[in-house]
Order: sequence, then structure tokens, then C-alpha cells
Amino acid sequence: MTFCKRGTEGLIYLEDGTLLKGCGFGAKGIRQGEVVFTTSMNGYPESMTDPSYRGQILAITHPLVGNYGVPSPIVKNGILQNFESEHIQIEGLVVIEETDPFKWNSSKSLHEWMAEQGVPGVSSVDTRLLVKRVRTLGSMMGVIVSGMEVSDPASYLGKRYDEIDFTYFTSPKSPIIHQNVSGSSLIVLVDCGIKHGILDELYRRGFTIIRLPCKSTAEEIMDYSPKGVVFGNGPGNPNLLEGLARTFASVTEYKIPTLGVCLGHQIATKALGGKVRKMKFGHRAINKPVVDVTSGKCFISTHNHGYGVYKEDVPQDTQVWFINPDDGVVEGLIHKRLPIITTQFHPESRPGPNDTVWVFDRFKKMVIGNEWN
Ligand SMILES: NC(=O)CC[C@H](N)C(=O)O
Repeated sequence: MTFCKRGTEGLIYLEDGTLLKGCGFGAKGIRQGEVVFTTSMNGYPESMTDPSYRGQILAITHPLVGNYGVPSPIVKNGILQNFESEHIQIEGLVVIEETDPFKWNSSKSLHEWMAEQGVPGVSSVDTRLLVKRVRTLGSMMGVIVSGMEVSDPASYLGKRYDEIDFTYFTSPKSPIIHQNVSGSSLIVLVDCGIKHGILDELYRRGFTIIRLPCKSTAEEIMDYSPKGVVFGNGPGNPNLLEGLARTFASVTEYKIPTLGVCLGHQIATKALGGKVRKMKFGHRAINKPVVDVTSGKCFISTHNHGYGVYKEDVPQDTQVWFINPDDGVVEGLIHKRLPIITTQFHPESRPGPNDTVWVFDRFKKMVIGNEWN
């Protein structure tokens, strides 16, 4: 029997029947979701508040999680500087060891933060075994239990992740404006659950940003006469978002500079005639290589995607911009005739190395200077 420092037990159950018992922390509760893993060694406050993780139970492979605690939110111009959204988005967290913090800017422990926000965690489980199962069998649904007695966790499995449109929970219901006094150009960002890191990088480049709901039409977008449009990241299965792909396709008719990031890259692919497929277990890390095939340079980047574009599914009028050299997944596209660029990875680098923030400079050049290749 494991000694549990919070005095409660917990478990993680996978739909293939794997049951790992450990300790509960964070909030007491039971949640179901798709079980995914990240190999990031730090950045848990950013990852856990990334809206693209909605509907997922996140396992962190790094053995100690919580060492530097959780900071107080810092907000500038309505944009969070140290979290990716206002609250925790993951369904639950799985770690080997959940630690108490020691850092000058920590305001609470990981345990306290999760308890406050109603998110269950389980620690003292063999995350290596869990990751091996997911890598071998592919992403699976699972159930996390913290501090409660449950005899049949399988009975809590519900609707499958791939069948739920999570943007309903993460997209704003009405426009949000980040007015930029130093800015020259107004852009519209189609917000399906935007990471504040993306907002921040755009705002730093002088843009006034109008965030519109994910279900907006091209007409609603063009009503603002934007100089550029961004289709951002977001949770869930891109193949459920046919309306968004239609909106993207209609926006292309205005020949307006457009940037797609992560979900935005997938939506661009669909809108332009390509295909997006579910990956076996996805890419979630802050040290993934991507090669810019136009320059031959390799960059280290932040990823969080479970769907992907493969070479054979790239839309006709686009050229591959980035590729992941490990598995060949297409990590970025450039349109051959229109000012459209996309990345599957996260150039805003939250959390992660800043190697690719120049993608936003390139977008700015497209908007301000009319250059894109
Ligand atoms: N970060 C994202 O935008 C993720 C896109 C999509 N939900 C996926 O998992 O592939």
C-alpha cells in the first residue's frame, strides 16, 4: 500500500482495462476523458490552462511536478502573461510525484490550485507503463478518480473524445477586443479557445485584436475590415468543425493575409481541399524538432496536437513549409498563390523555446508589407 501524503487514494483507468492505483491530490472527484501524455519537463501552469487540452486527462512523464508551484496571474492589456487561459482546462492530471513548491513567485501549490479549481489529480502511479500503453495502443479514453471510492471505473466512461465539439466550452460567446494604442492594423482572430501566448505575440507586434467566436461567418469577420485574420488553436476533432472550414474557405476569397496555428492549420488544410487525420498518440512536448523545408533549418518547438496532416493529404495549392523529421508529419504550409501561412506547432512557445516566434514577424510582414514568400 502506497503512503499518500494528502491522505487520499486515487486511480487512473484506461479503456483497455489497465488500472493504476495511486494517491489522490487536487480536487476529490471522478472525470473521464482522452488520456494523453506530454514529455515537457516544465510549464505545467501553461499546459494545464491550454484550452486545446479540453476533454483530456494529461499525464506528465517528467517525474517531479509542482516544484515551482503556481504563480499569481499577471494580466497586461487583457492578456494573461503566465497562463494560457483563465482556468485549468484539463480534465485531470497524472504524475509520478506531486511536490510542494519552493520558488519566490509561487502563490500556491499545484495541489491547492487543482483543489480550488475542482480538478482531480492522481500521483504515485507508473506513468512509464501508462505512456507505453498509449504509445502501443494509441490514445484511449480513461477515467481518473481522486479521493473517492469507485468499484467500477469503466462505468464512468462516456461519450468518446472524437465525437464532442469542445469549442462550445472554450470559444467566447461574443467579441472581445484588445485595443492597441501603438498599433497600425486591426486583425480578427477566430477564437476557438485561444492561448493567451498567441494573443500576446500578436499584441506585441502592434495589432489591435478582435476575438470572434469560433462559429463566426466570413461576413461577420469581414465586417471589421481586418488587415489580417488568424485562425488559432483549439480543442478536439477538427473534422467536426465543417462550418469553420467553410468560413476559412470564404475568407480566402478576400485574399486577405491569414495565419493558421495548430487547429487553424488543420482547418486551413480542410478548407483548401486537404485531409486531417487522427494520429496514433499525437505530439505533446516543448522540444519537438520541426524542419523549415524552404531553408533546411531545424527549430525546436512546442506541440500539442492529436490530429495531423500527412504529406499525401496536403492541399494542392500549398507547399509544405515545416515537417517533423521524426515522423514526417506536416507541421506548416504556405499557400502558392494566396497570402496564407500555417503552423501545426506553437510559434508562441508557451511553454517552450522561443525559436519560432519569428513566424509572427512573417505574418506582420504579410499584413503590413504585403510580403509572404
Ligand atoms: N493545439 C491545438 O490547436 C490542437 C488542435 C487539435 N485539437 C488537435 O488535437 O490536433
